[in-house]
Amino acid sequence: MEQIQTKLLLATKNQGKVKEIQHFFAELGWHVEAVPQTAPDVTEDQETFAGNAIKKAEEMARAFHMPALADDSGLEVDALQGRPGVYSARYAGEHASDQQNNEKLCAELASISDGERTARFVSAIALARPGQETLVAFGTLEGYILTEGRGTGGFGYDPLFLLPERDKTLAELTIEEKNGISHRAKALTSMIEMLKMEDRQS
Ligand SMILES: O=P(O)(O)OP(=O)(O)OP(=O)(O)OC[C@H]1O[C@@H](n2cnc3c(O)ncnc32)[C@H](O)[C@@H]1O
Ligand SMILES: [Mg+2]
Repeated sequence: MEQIQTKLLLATKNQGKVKEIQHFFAELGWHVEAVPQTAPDVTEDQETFAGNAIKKAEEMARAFHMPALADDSGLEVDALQGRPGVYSARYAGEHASDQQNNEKLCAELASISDGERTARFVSAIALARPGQETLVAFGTLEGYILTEGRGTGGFGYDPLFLLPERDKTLAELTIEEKNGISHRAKALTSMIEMLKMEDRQS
């Protein structure tokens, strides 16, 4: 764990993820730098979140010669048979903005009734370390898709994602509150558990 803690790269250019993951590690006393925006782009051509997370983490670990942690995540909407899923970032097109993706989601769900708007966020976190086997961990968060966005926090589909038990969207939570329940924080917690287990075995 200590070896990783001193040198770990966040293999993501998504500033929303960077904030959440840095906040998560800050609570453990770790400072984690993200790859520069000029780092090479990784082609996300795998069929699963895990496949893409492993690819992003391993390519960056190789490029920077240090341990790298990547997140591949997305939204699975039941009424859309799990779409946009691994295509969540490019749902409305190759370089679609969050707003364009949210508009497309609203349009596609326009005729879907309240009771059928269930969805979940999924996160796969991969940790690649030079010369060691890559670790993968998962987290999910269940919710509902609203017909209109609410809130200004978070990123991506957060304004449309309602937590029914709180009557709040993810965009209406503070970063502490989101990290207390999110798919990404669950996957990161599970990754830390895997590292602790490795430590105990060595
Ligand atoms: O690949 P990197 O560089 O990490 O950044 P990205 O934005 O392309 O990230 P993904 O390929 O994993 O695509 C995930 C998309 O799913 C959405 N998403 C993932 N986690 C989310 C969250 O916590 N809240 C809202 N939307 C989220 C968001 O729109 C992302 O663009
Ligand atoms: Mg991506």
